[in-house]
Amino acid sequence: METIQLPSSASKGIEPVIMVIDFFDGFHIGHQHLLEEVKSVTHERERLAVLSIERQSKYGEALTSLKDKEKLFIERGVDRYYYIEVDEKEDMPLQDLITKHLQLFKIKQIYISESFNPSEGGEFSMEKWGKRLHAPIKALPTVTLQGKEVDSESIKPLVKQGRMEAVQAMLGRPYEVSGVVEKGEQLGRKLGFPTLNLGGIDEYIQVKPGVYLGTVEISSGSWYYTLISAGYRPTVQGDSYKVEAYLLDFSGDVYNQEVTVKFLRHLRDEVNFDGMEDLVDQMKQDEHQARTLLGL
Ligand SMILES: Cc1cc2nc3c(=O)[nH]c(=O)nc-3n(C[C@H](O)[C@H](O)[C@H](O)COP(=O)(O)O)c2cc1C
Ligand SMILES: Nc1ncnc2c1ncn2[C@@H]1O[C@H](COP(=O)(O)OP(=O)(O)O)[C@@H](O)[C@H]1O
Repeated sequence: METIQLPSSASKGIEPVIMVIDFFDGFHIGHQHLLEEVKSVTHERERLAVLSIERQSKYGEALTSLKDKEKLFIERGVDRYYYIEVDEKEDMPLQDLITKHLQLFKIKQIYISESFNPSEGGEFSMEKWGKRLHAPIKALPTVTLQGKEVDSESIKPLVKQGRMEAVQAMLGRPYEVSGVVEKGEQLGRKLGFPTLNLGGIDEYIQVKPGVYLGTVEISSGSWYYTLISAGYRPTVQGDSYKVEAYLLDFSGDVYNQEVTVKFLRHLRDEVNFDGMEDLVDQMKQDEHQARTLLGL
């Protein structure tokens, strides 16, 4: 799969494509269903492309990073991942912006979700837009869970509330963040709980501060159960939001490695303990609870 930021000269003169347009934030079960439906009617000789609108103003609000989307699109057999970055300084309406970028393409068919409105709430005629783009547009029905439409904006508050089971139901997979392991104050090992610190995760929405049960992929295909601490670490006068992971039954140096942390379940809220002894006692209880839940 090729990833191409628009505008790009690579977009000129390519063969006819089937194009799916969306924000694709979270790549939830609605997005997955949309791509599956489109794939099922796409011939082998046709190129399947997605055009994803990346809202730069939403930094710290993303469910999935650009890299995550790349991985997920590859898994779904997408041939090209085009994206447009839109920030708060952009004053061109979204519909015009997309039209401007797509005018260079030979598009056979465009697919969107019924809930996708490029006029951002304003009046939107699919037929008129299709004429401007010289391509037919088809809107496919949205996916529902408990009768409610699944969309990124309803997943985000659940992440902020630590409701990881509900998040997982809507994403069709656990919520995950990927980053690079950074050096911290090296206190964890002294407490008997070394924790890898995830760096480069500012783009993601912050999960509710607390302790979670999860998994970590250390290297391709090698997974560990983990206790995740997400939050401000008030007991040690932490100054910023961090995501750290204490891996069960693991030892080794993973500094500077890229790792993916998956959140399975919220175990408890973050506590401001009076001292390190109370913190360590609680971490031991957290580990015991995790092992009991996992049958380890
Ligand atoms: C299972 C677990 C639970 C934790 N719970 C809390 C907590 O409730 N409050 C808190 O301030 N820090 C908590 N922490 C974060 C620790 O304070 C932090 O891991 C420790 O200070 C080591 O930091 P370092 O890895 O940067 O050296 C927790 C960490 C783990 C692994
Ligand atoms: N079970 C484990 N879980 C997490 N990290 C571990 C584990 N065993 C060894 N490590 C290593 O130790 C580091 C964390 O130790 P820690 O004392 O908390 O230092 P830091 O403050 O730099 O994160 C990790 O980055 C990793 O390289």
